[in-house]
Amino acid sequence: MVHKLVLIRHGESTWNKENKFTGWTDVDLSDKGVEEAHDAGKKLKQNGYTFDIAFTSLLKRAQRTLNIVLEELGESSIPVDKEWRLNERHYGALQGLNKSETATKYGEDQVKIWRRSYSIPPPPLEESDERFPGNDPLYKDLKKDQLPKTECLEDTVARVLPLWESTIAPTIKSGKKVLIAAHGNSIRALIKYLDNVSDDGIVSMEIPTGIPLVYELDDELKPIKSYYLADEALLKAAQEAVANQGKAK
Ligand SMILES: O=C(O)[C@@H](CO)OP(=O)(O)O
Repeated sequence: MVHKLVLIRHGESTWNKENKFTGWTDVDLSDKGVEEAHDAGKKLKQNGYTFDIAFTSLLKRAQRTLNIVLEELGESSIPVDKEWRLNERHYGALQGLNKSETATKYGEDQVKIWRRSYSIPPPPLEESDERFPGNDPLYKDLKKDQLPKTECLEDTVARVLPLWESTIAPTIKSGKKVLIAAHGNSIRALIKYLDNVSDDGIVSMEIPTGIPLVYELDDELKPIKSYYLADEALLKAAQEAVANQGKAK
């Protein structure tokens, strides 16, 4: 049996629009992001996709994207599992800073390392910082060692995978059709695992906002193929735009 899994990064957020490092900051979608989510839902519907269950993060930009997509599909009542493990990668002390200004100050190479290297994290937060998730009641059930002060992609992989293994993979194997609405770097973490991408290879992988990514998986959940539901030129432009956010002006 071929299982179809769909991953979608949230539509453009207000901080994507302002080009700020976001991470666990709980910002909403921009008007364009809302539109992208409607378009994604319509695209999935036109292509005959239906879902039995959805997974998303604890952040409203992903939840809102998911709600809009499900609304377009007429599937607003399917179960939705909200999991902190699907949150965006925590951006540490960079959260709230403008990416381009940060590149002017520290250099584009340094910003590329902070954004895309597999194992070098951005500078960490102090526990007293209001941006530290330990100070947010939303994360009160997390254990102390689960509360990030910063994360590199390797850390994100380490917290996404237990959810994949314990819950998402068994759900797919049981024959359910799964939709995951998440974030650029939590999706990169899943792709790295699914496609067995090398630590160097993942550096150049960019995830566009609001474009469904379909994985066809075999019985062991090994990818047979994967593709975005978008025209190639549009996809390339959207991926380049994400890469360019780290350029100095
Ligand atoms: O700021 C962020 O949290 C992420 C996603 O928007 O950005 P980047 O693409 O720089 O990892």
